Amino acid sequence: MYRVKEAFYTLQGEGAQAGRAAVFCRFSKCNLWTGREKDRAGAVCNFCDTDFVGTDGQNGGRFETAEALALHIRGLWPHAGGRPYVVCTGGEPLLQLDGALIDAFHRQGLEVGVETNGTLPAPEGIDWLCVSPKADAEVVIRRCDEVKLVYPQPLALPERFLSISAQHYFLSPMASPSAPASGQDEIKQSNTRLATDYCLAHPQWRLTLQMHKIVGID
Ligand SMILES: C[S@@+](CC[C@H](N)C(=O)[O-])C[C@H]1O[C@@H](n2cnc3c(N)ncnc32)[C@H](O)[C@@H]1O
Ligand SMILES: Nc1nc2[nH]cc(C(=O)O)c2c(=O)[nH]1
Ligand code: SF4
Ligand SMILES: [Mg+2]
Repeated sequence: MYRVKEAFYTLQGEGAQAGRAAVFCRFSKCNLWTGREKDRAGAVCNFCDTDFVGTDGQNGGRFETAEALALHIRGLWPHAGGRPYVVCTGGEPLLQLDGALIDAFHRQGLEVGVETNGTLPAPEGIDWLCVSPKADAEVVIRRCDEVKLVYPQPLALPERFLSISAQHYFLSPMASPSAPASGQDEIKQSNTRLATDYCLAHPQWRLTLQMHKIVGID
């Protein structure tokens, strides 16, 4: 059984694939926070900007089989052709994404991207793997396509994550969890400045912005 909070067609807003059309599949549940506000302060990850509780979002639900979920996601790709792309996120997608679902996505012609906190092993066959480390959680994935560190996080200096082998290393300015969907709040602005200064001083790191929030799409 796969539990999905919501699924929607949009543009990838972050990282090296930013600007690319994709169906986002947001899995329910995370291993670093319950998703309930009352638990946020005590959570391992306490800056999350996402609601991943339950299965009640747009196109969300419970799917008994990998085939059923893959068909559902493929049905949200609104074109006959192109190279359909699914981005598995959450919550923490690696609590649920398994080899059977990756195979089912591939049988539907979908390329498979994953956004993960990196604390759980990744199954084989993922086409694009993004690891976003959290300061107080051990990263077990040692190799991926991109590292995307939300910045700044106390005690998570970017240098610490260069031992993860990747093609790209990004800093993503931390947004306040309750910020409006569009525009930049003051906290975000000062975090963007901090991330910019870090990238200027350490050119191995590149700046990425949450483009979807600027544009005002999901
Ligand atoms: C909601 S998470 C879901 C996937 C996975 N659990 C993870 O943390 O990578 C998706 C992406 O949003 C980022 N993110 C979460 N809260 C954020 C915030 N307040 N500001 C900027 N990025 C944030 C995460 O670091 C991750 O890269
Ligand atoms: N457009 C868009 N791009 C994204 N990239 C990562 C997202 C996520 O929540 O995982 C996300 C998201 O929620 N929307
Ligand atoms: S950012 Fe990712 S790891 Fe952190 S609480 Fe949200 S879903 Fe979980
Ligand atoms: Mg998001």
